[in-house]
Amino acid sequence: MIEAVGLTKRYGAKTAVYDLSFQVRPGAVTGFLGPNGAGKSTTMRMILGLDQPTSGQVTVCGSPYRRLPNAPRQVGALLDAKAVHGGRSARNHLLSLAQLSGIPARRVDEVLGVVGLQDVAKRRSGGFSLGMGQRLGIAAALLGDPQVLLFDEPVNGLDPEGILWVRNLMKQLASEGRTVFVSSHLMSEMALTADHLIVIGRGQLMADMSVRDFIAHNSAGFARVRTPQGDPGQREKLSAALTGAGGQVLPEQDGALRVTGLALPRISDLAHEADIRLWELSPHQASLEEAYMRMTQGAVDYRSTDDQKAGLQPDQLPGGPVPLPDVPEVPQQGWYAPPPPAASPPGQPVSAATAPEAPADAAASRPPAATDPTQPEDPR
Ligand SMILES: Nc1ncnc2c1ncn2[C@@H]1O[C@H](COP(=O)(O)OP(=O)(O)OP(=O)(O)O)[C@@H](O)[C@H]1O
Repeated sequence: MIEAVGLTKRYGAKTAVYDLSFQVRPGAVTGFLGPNGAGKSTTMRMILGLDQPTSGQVTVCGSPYRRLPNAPRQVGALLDAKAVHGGRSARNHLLSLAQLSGIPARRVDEVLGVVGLQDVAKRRSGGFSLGMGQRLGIAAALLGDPQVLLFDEPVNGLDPEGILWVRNLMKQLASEGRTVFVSSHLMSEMALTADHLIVIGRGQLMADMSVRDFIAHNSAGFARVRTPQGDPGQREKLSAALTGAGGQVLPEQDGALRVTGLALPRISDLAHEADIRLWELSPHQASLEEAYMRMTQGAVDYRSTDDQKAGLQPDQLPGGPVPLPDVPEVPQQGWYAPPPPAASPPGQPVSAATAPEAPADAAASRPPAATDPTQPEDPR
């Protein structure tokens, strides 16, 4: 069990972690999520006694890490896979760690086998790929057969087979009754791996709940509805009818509307009553990734801006604009298959009266609409 109470860390004027309280329980994989700079690594370093809290405290198995008797046998961690003496072989690196903690040498060969590095055990770790380095870091974490394990971005650099292996390893460790605390940016991976989530933003707790509850609390189901492509008037008319009936309507990047607050049959009836043809009406549930993005969008420190390519656009270069090739119209073939919800984040409201508020900076981070090969018509 890991327990943080009022954990706060300041670096000069920067508050990296503020008043964080949570428990990480044994027998489950707990995912630790947050945007870049949210304070995940700082929190993990404080759990491991590598950083002193400015105030508050964090304990592992009831004691601060530094007061744990033979801590490496109780807690294993992968924080920075690159923090290895590159001139040493993988086996010698693990042997030196084992000797420091009174762990028998045969355990080194066991963990090398567990992480699949037995064939390269004698190679200098400085020549390892990112994925091999991650495996070596995981081997070091497993060395003392600890009850509590912390992994900071363990799948970073791993190939699909490696990601699957880490997923199964985390689950197995938890099923053995261990406490497994793992940070990741890969929401889809966390949805498959974690039982419980702790989400932080700008150093503060945003959610502490099961994955299932997280999705249910943060992502209402919604409908996607699409009117004929070449007739924006129909779309506006439908939007007004749905809003008038109490629905919330947001336009999506591909021209469809995202509707919440109305059941699908009601949307269909309203469209029929307004004499509007529909090309799509489909139910959706937001993914963990979308629920997470929705929750943390106000706590993101680093946002990209559109690349203006100043001075590089064809009409800014000598010779003038390059004409676009003609694209023939493609008639609709059967039923339109929508992209998954994650591919189409909510956009700006149709009008101020029809949609909930969007953060002022949301538009700045939105990429320009991509060409959708599934579009039935091309407006060009
Ligand atoms: N030693 C330090 N000195 C000053 N500021 C620091 C220090 N360590 C972290 N910070 C700042 O504290 C904040 C939290 O950083 P931290 O590395 O914990 O975030 P993170 O959630 O792990 O980010 P990422 O997902 O990018 O790894 C950041 O603004 C970071 O710049």
